[in-house]
Amino acid sequence: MDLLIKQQKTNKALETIIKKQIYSLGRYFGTLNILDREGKKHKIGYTNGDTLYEAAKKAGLNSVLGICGGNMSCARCQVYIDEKDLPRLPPMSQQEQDALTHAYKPNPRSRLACGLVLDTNTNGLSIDLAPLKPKKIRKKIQKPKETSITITDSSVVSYPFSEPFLSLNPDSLETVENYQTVKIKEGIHWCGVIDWDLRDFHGYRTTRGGTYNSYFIQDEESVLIDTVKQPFVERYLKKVKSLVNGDLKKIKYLVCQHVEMDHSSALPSVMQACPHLTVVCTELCKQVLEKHYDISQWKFKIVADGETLKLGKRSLTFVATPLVHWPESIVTYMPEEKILFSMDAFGQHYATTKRFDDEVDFSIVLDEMKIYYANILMRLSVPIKKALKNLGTLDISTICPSHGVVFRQKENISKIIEKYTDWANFKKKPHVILFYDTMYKSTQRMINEVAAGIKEVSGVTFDIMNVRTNHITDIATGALDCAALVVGSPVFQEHSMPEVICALSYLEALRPLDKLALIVSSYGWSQSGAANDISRYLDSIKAKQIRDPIFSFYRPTNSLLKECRDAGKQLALEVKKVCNI
Ligand SMILES: Cc1cc2nc3c(=O)[nH]c(=O)nc-3n(C[C@H](O)[C@H](O)[C@H](O)COP(=O)(O)O)c2cc1C
Repeated sequence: MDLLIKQQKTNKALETIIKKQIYSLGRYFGTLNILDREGKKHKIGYTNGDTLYEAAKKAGLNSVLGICGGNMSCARCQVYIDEKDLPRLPPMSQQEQDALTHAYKPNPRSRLACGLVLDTNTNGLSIDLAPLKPKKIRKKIQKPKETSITITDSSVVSYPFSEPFLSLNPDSLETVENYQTVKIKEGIHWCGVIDWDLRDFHGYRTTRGGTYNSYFIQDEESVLIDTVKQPFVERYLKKVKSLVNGDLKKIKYLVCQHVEMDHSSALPSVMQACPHLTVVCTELCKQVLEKHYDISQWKFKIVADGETLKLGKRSLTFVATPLVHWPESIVTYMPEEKILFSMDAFGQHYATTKRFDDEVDFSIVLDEMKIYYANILMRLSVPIKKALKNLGTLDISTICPSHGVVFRQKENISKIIEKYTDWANFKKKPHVILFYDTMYKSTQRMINEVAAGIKEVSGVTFDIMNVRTNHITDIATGALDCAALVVGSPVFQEHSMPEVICALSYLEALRPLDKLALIVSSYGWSQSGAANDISRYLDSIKAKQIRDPIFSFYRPTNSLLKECRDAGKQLALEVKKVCNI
């Protein structure tokens, strides 16, 4: 025991000497004094430009880290800065301010570790980790009685669902697609499923259906990458079996890149059919899996960011891409074949019997990829930029996403990376999206006149969308890369029409940032009722209104319509300026 204590003291002394040497060599820019949630004090070093989050991660102070991977989203890395140190902090970005609004017990001394960039002024800061919200103790819920159904050659898979759900199982209908797998390269197959009926994906419209892609890699140690949505599990297992001559034991690993249920909900049934499988995932992914399924009987191999798994002739390297699309998301790279299994990145909801980019009309793929990006990933531009930077170092000849077609054409791969880069940077087109609601067409007439004004300026285009006949999916997709938004609503019970608010609330969540904007509104007796509502949302996405809202007292007069037309022209000219044309 004495020896152990002596050893620990020696280690401590050594650590102090090394740290002193590092500081003296100028490796660190400054130090910080951190008080953790257990009341323990830590002194850590940092380099210029690190965020507090990055500095804490490098110092192994994991209690600072949240669950979103340092992407200003979960607000669990909230810290309180000593009052006297507040004046020397760099200002908060809009994203940090937004994220702090859902932190636990924020106060005027609050910052997010992932938002606070350290520099000369921050040397010697005193920082306390903010408390985390206490966990609620949940009552144990009685599990539903399991129902078993038979799949092929008497393998039994249990579903924790009731009969009515099973009757909707698409696998009750045998189709030729049930067995179809597609060779990507020698020993690498697509074994996903096509969901022809998919028309709604958590609220956004998927008019072309979708696919849930899973991939099989045959090697000395064979692997499945991800699974599919639960109702398709029977079809999926048939496909997988067809790739291993019916012997599922030939597969050793199942890589789980992302827990969202469209990729993982078949996992419990797959693990029941193949209990020998080892699930390969990150520690965070395992924690998220545990929140969804009973994983107590599953075998795991936990991998870290950058770790490589040897399969035999080939290998897989895992790259963490937090918040593209969930905190635990990773992508997987196979250097020997230059394949990137890109998870949700570059995904498109597009049901087709074709599996490759060169077999379909590529403009449809780009359209669907834009819809997917706008409605799922637009808000996540910061982590997407980080991921693109990391992936930029890889030599890629094939991209296998988790939805839609596989990319194997060099020019298409360059194109989709270029598109993602433009979208993540909010590159703007000289295009205007006008959306509105109307009861008796006064607001509609105002919108049409604004559009007529835009039309007078060459090089600027527009789309007009009545919120009753156009889905929020299309408004968000248009908002992704347009330069300006025009919003119209009559005053209705002293407010904006609810469908307009619905579209604005969707945009507020997705955050198409820094647009030019114009509001038009017809009213009867409370002029600014609708415009005040609309302005609040536009301010929240940092839209810049080019002039005061245009109000029409009931039906618009000719002179008011002219004002609308002039405003449309003014807007189009400003659009040209921001687009540098
Ligand atoms: C159900 C209903 C509620 C209304 N509520 C208000 C109101 O609270 N304040 C107001 O200024 N005008 C109100 N109005 C009047 C309208 O805003 C006005 O008629 C306007 O011109 C309608 O524009 P639209 O033709 O684009 O629908 C209301 C009208 C209706 C039919």
